[in-house]
Amino acid sequence: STGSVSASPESYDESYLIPVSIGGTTFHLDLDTGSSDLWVFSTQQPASQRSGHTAYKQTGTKKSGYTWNISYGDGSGAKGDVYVDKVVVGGVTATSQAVEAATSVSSSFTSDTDNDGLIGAAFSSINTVSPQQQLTFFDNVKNSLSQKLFAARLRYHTAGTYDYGYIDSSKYSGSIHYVPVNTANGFWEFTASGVSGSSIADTGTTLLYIPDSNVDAYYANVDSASYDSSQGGYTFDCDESLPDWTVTIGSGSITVPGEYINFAPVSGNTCFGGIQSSDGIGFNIFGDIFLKATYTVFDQTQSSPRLGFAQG
Ligand SMILES: O=C([C@@H]1CCCNC1)N1CCCCC1
Repeated sequence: STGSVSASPESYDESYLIPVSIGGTTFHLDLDTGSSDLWVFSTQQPASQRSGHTAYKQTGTKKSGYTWNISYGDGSGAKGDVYVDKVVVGGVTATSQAVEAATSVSSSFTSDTDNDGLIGAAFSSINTVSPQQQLTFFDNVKNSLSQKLFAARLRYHTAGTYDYGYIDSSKYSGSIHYVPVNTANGFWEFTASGVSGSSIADTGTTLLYIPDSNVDAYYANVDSASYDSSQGGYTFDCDESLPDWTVTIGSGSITVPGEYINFAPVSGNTCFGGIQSSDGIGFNIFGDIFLKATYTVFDQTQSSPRLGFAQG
């Protein structure tokens, strides 16, 4: 089988949401290649905590005694219990998917009423369900796909797609360049030339986080830029045009247009940069600011997983 689903950006491309059918109800979820739990708001939460969200009514079969509890690097989190239900994404069906129903979520999830939960697409080795880890949606369907891969085409300030089981050559230019993936930490982890340390491809992270030295070198070419500790990153005058940022990954190079690196206004005519420091995170994170310049293939067609990058 193959399928394709729209990925619609929230304001300022903060995140990209896809429609997912669970037990016949449509939820709008953040497809997150940086985590591995499929969780949704549920009627088990206090009504005040789920106001404005589509909530799961536990239509599936309960996995008695199973729980989950996830904490994200941005300090947000959620927890709950587990059901098995039918999940459909872009016409691709998992007949028995572990659906993690929330009993509690942190305030940043409650306040984002566009988002009804996450569908993780990192490796199942970091799924948080206890006492038995559960498989991601991709792991459940990959054997039924024409090709064991999915591909992200996120776009700047407009809807993109996730393709399942096939590569859409109309969505990129040039060729796709592949690099090996280290799965030891459960992420789509790779090495980018000229960017020290390990990097992960994370559709669930908004910005592009790279080492201080690379960040300082980039903003040295932005006259109005400075590090603003009160904002927690580099800011600049919203009217200043920004340089492109180019990186070599394997045998290919990807250019992020400067326009994409103006993330959002933070106060008056001051804007927050889309490139920020990864120091202290433990990885570089190639999030949406980078991914929206690419067609990225999350590929398990071979004995070892690999990532493919092409210019979008
Ligand atoms: O929790 C996260 C992100 C948060 C945003 C959504 N994606 C997962 N991390 C990033 C990757 C390294 C570990 C921490």
